Amino acid sequence: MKATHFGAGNIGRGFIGLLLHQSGYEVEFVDVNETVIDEINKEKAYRVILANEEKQAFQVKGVSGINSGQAPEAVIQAISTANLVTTAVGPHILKFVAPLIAEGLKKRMQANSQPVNIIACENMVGGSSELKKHVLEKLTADEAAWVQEHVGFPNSAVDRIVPNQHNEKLLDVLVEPFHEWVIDSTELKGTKPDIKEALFVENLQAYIERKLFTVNTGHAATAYLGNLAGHTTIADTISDEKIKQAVLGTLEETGKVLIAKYAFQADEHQKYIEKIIGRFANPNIIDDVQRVGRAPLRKLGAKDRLVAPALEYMNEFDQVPEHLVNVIVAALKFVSEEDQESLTLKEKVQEKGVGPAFSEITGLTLDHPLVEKVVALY
Ligand SMILES: NC(=O)c1ccc[n+]([C@@H]2O[C@H](COP(=O)([O-])OP(=O)(O)OC[C@H]3O[C@@H](n4cnc5c(N)ncnc54)[C@H](O)[C@@H]3O)[C@@H](O)[C@H]2O)c1
Ligand SMILES: O=P(O)(O)OC[C@@H](O)[C@@H](O)[C@H](O)[C@H](O)CO
Repeated sequence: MKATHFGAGNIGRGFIGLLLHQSGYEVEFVDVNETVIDEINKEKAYRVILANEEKQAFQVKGVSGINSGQAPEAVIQAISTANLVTTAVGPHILKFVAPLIAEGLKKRMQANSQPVNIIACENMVGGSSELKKHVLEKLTADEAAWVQEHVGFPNSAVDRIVPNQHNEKLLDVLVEPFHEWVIDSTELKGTKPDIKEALFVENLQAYIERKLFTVNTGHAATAYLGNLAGHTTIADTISDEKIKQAVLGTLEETGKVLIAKYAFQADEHQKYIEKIIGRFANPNIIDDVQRVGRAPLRKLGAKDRLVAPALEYMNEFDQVPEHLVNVIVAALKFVSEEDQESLTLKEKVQEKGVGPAFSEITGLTLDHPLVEKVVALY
């Protein structure tokens, strides 16, 4: 079995590549990073090391790489024969990988009628659906009809903290021990892919929202509040009791939304929150607030981890969620010289003022109560 995976970065190598290898797939990584692809083709293997006391290591063997910038034909060929296609490139990159995937499916249509599933493993609701939309835009009506019949785009939720890497060997990846990969079984085509430890569910929306609005909202809150307070890592920030209480307050607000929407048990959800706070505190991981806070324009989007639960909270409880507003304000103040989105955000706020900037980013009107509250606190 062969899997073609787009994005040989932290989660690509440290989670998806590992699980696919352990499930018997030969993994072919596609990336635009020449150094990483060259190293994959030279070493043909790498290690995933667990960030715990034991530092247990797993070998991922038999891997290969394709530089999509230099060898697009090889990517098209790979997709035409793959048994599974996955991505972990970042939500905004999906539209850039879609044209090659579309070309690969066109080639597949000529010679291979085996159904295939394409799974986007990104931190967003509906990642595979969005990728599908971009792919279909590149096809004629006949090609699109073939894809609708033979290609599944099941959405998924992936959870494993993989920080930026500082290992001796370029390809090695240090990852937290916890991991969860949940896949929407209702959108699969053909036989269910054999992926060890992946959970196939019919109610993915509940899983993805629980993950995004708890792990990622909590992570973003820790990063933005930590950054404002002068902390550099997530573990340091969460050991600051005042910030920990603010993060817990934020997760109480998103928890109320999730419990109301999906009827989760309140005590079970509380345990889920506590486990996540424990993951943030892992002393064996150095995770920069700069990584976790990256791309603040995306994270402030109306469907993302801060504004989406804030709006749902207001709809459900007719009140402004004070903790979420506080985190949104901290996000609006996030600046990192290495993060282009944060520099654009800074410029936007300076040029237009915080209200118009936030309104433009979220699509909310200037007189929306959330915008007014954010402006007042800012
Ligand atoms: N790191 C984590 O803890 C984590 C956990 C769960 C989900 N995610 C999600 O996984 C995705 C990737 O995150 P990451 O942390 O691995 O980031 P990363 O930057 O480490 O990896 C992204 C990779 O995609 C590659 N890439 C960029 N443009 C490309 C293109 N056009 N074609 C092919 N490859 C391209 C980059 O070169 C890089 O190697 C994001 O959506 C993120 O939200 C990350
Ligand atoms: O990847 P992002 O930028 O959407 O979010 C940053 C982190 O919160 C994220 O990468 C987490 O580490 C991950 O989602 C844990 O499963």
